[in-house]
Amino acid sequence: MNAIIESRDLKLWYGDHQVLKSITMDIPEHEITALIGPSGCGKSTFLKTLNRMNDLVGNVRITGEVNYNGKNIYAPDVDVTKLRKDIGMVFQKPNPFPMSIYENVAYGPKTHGIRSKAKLDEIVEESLKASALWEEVKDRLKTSALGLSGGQQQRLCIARAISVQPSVILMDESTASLDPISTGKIEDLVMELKSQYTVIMVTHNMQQAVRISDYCAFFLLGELVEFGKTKEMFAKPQNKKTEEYITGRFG
Ligand SMILES: Nc1ncnc2c1ncn2[C@@H]1O[C@H](COP(=O)(O)OP(=O)(O)OP(=O)(O)O)[C@@H](O)[C@H]1O
Repeated sequence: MNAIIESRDLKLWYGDHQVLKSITMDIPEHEITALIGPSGCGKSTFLKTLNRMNDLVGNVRITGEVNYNGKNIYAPDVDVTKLRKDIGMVFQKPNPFPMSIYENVAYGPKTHGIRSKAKLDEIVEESLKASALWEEVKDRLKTSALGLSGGQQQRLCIARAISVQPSVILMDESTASLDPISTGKIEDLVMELKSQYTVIMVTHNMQQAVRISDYCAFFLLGELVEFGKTKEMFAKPQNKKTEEYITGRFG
């Protein structure tokens, strides 16, 4: 296993409240890693530490390291804009910008300096194809993204993440607000994406974790209780608490 991200003794406090307790974990490259655990155990917080989204929250203290391609992302010289380009994020609720479908996807590349119309057209088409949305929207690229269905909007948000050529995509319960058909489409899409990207996803849905993840991390009260291959963890959990959680006995 080649680790693209390594967290080392990572601890995080919101004020006096310690939410992550010494998380040490290697995230394998080109695999799907699911973060599971009961509500409030720190999954989203951990996910956000991986591209420094917690910098945007006041009153946060972080110790330890998160190494991305071998370099600590919390080092003082890190360019956070570049980091968030490399490690993109898709949120729980689809959050397209109130602009056209085309502009939603072109926005990131433009921000990173691409001006050529032909190049932008190409990126928009490729990103929408990669997010399995192109066929549905190719004739209405100039219409508002807000006119798309929730599932389409979420695939647009994935296209937006892909448009800046990240290496890692963080997904925070990105199918939680979708119907089963849209959820299935996103799951298929995520499985296709892993040939090119590393995906780390928070999910409350155990079936989803089993269906699509290669590795699984079980969090409880801010601790990483168990981490391993999903098939092995679900077939033979090493920890009693993991077993209780995945068999639905708590959480
Ligand atoms: N911005 C914040 N300020 C203060 N406390 C926060 C903040 N964000 C999260 N917390 C607290 O940190 C703890 C962990 O929250 P987090 O959202 O990481 O958990 P989670 O496992 O992702 O939960 P869920 O599955 O419900 O989304 C909770 O007690 C939460 O109240």
